[in-house]
Amino acid sequence: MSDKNQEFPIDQELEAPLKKVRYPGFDMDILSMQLVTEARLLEGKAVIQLRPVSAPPEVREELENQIAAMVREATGVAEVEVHSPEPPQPKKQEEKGPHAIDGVKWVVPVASGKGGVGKSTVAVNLAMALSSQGLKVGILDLDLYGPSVPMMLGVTGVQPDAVGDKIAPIMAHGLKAMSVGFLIKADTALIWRGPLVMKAVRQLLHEVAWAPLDVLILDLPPGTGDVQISMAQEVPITGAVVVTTPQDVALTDAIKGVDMFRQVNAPLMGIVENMSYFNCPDCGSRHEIFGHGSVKPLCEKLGVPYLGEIPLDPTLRQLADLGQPKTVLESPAGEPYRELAKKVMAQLQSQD
Ligand SMILES: Nc1ncnc2c1ncn2[C@@H]1O[C@H](COP(=O)(O)OP(=O)(O)OP(=O)(O)O)[C@@H](O)[C@H]1O
Repeated sequence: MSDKNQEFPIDQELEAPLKKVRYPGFDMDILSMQLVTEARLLEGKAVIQLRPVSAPPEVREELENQIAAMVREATGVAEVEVHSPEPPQPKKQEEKGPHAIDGVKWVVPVASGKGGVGKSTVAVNLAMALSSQGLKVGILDLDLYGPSVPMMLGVTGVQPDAVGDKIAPIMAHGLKAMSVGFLIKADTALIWRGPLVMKAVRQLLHEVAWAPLDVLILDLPPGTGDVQISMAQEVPITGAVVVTTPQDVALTDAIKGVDMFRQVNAPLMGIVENMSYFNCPDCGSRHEIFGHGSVKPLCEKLGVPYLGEIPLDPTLRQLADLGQPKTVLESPAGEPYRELAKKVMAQLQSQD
């Protein structure tokens, strides 16, 4: 048995083939995702146990087939048993598997296939706009690798207190906020290994005193990786918002993002086109820098709601850097976010 996997017993001969298997729709292999909880070779038979993950039956089957094929090819064993259990029903408060966060009604992740497309900006301004409509809103920065929510909310250098056995979120502009950025020193580069990612995601979701909240917005890291799968394992998702720019390359990544949510059975609220166009304040003309308007047809093709467009607006960047989301919301630059919030709110309320 490998020393590296003391938490999850995995026979050494099975490590290499399991490392080759990627979860459908994700960039990572199932070992790095900590999806395999046990893998044994016993008397000519391989038995692989997976963690419960919410997934459509066809994805579960595809994963089981991939694992069996890789293990057979690498070890020559004829019999491979793969156990991939269904997660428990979300309403039951279980220790493992997705379960609702105490006192939180809706969970809305904001995701992007690619970095730098404005996902955190959308997450923060959407949270502000929903809060201005009277909802109790929280924002959780799950971008463990580059937390930017503290800066965007203008609350860097603060440290959360404890309340009972939970961490108290930081109050900022009427939002309850939590970020790894509050828990580690600025400029500390953290290297997140698989098990730590899962633990951090679980703690940030379930061990923060969020209640009572109508909606918790999650700012995810870009791409499809371990934070995303950990989130899907820990909490039932109400509906995800995918942010993209209209460029071809960003669109390809957005499709991957949409696919990822489908693979973990998470509903999608739709796609937002960010940095859609630029209204030049000097010449008054409109510039479509990244080729405006390609997201709407993409949504139609994918059968996903189109959530609107947000122009490239330099005041947005300046105010985000200064941590002044309230000023954004109350200015003309806040209009697209107010519109987005209306669409998101309509979808949330339709779930009641
Ligand atoms: N519509 C916009 N107009 C002008 N600037 C914008 C707009 N949206 C985002 N920005 C700016 O673009 C930069 C990247 O935005 P943001 O950090 O939100 O992206 P991201 O997708 O979360 O990036 P990453 O996840 O890679 O950190 C920031 O400086 C932000 O202020």
